[in-house]
Amino acid sequence: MPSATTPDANLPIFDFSRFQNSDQQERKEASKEIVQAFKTFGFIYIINYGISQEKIKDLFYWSAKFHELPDEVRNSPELLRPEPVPGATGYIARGFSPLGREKISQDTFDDQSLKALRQVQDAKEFFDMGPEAGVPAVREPNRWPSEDVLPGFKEYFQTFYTEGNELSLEIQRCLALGLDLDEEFFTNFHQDADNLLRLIHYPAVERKAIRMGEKARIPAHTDFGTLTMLFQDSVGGLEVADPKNPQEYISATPIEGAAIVNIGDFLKRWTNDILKSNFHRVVEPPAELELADGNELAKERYSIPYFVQADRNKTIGCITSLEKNAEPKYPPISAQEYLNMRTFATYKL
Ligand SMILES: O=C(O)CCC(=O)C(=O)O
Ligand SMILES: [Fe+2]
Repeated sequence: MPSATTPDANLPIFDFSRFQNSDQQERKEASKEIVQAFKTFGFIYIINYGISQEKIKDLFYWSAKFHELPDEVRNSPELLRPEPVPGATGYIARGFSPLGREKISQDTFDDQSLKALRQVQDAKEFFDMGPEAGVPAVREPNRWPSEDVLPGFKEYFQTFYTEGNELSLEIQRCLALGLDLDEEFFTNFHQDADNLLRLIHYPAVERKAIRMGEKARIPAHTDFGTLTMLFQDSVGGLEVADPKNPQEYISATPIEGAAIVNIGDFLKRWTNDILKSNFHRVVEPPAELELADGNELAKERYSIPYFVQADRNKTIGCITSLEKNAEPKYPPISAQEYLNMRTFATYKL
């Protein structure tokens, strides 16, 4: 499969097996093309990325199973995500966040502006999980549903979490090769697998409420980690800012067998703004799929982002070797400091 923008997709699609299963020259070429697409769009689709479509189907099966649990179970103290503790220096997401709990914000950190943003609820609910073991300082226990409630859920996600992490390391190797860095350059900063796997459910919602700006699925934002791998169902609604005209958005249509990969702000900063973290949002699904039967409710939607994050205790400085005579655009920062700054703005009440 050639790496190119195809007529049915507005973003480039790459066959990732060209990087994973080829000789060195093909690997290098694929990585260069992928890096070029990330410089332009910040978003790509990948196919043949080494996780079977069966497993991806199971991913959505388990997410639906979780969100079909009665509210009193999802909101029980064992599953509900704890509130941020005032004055805490770190906050790690685990467990269930009901509708309206998170408000995506962009470059807004003061209390008053954050309060104003919160007038429009993000109509999504989600379940977060992270690694099971590792550096104690940055670990929060996962808040698994018990085996009585959802037998097999925990086991499935423990396995998927690891497979997702392995894929993320491969993507990091691809990026490093494409940028002419040592292949393990980025993976050396991602040894703790301190990622976040999120099962998002957007319940059916009145189309009018979204269109009138009374509710949002997810307003325009950039992701803030290293990179995100995103799996979505077939409903649609995800849009990415058009690099040629950033006020306009292009549809990141669901494509069978493809996952989306996008660059986060942390990696943008790290690469001295060479790799792009692009704005994206989730709007109502395309009308032609829905209004035919007079449906005024936007269909429910499931998506599963896997947010990849660097080891909290490691500090990154801008890589200036990617451009001739470049000066660092930002001072060095630790992953912990950076992620705290961003998560606190997102969850402030
Ligand atoms: O639901 C989606 O397709 C995108 C979700 C997203 O952008 C996010 O959670 O950061
Ligand atoms: Fe996002």
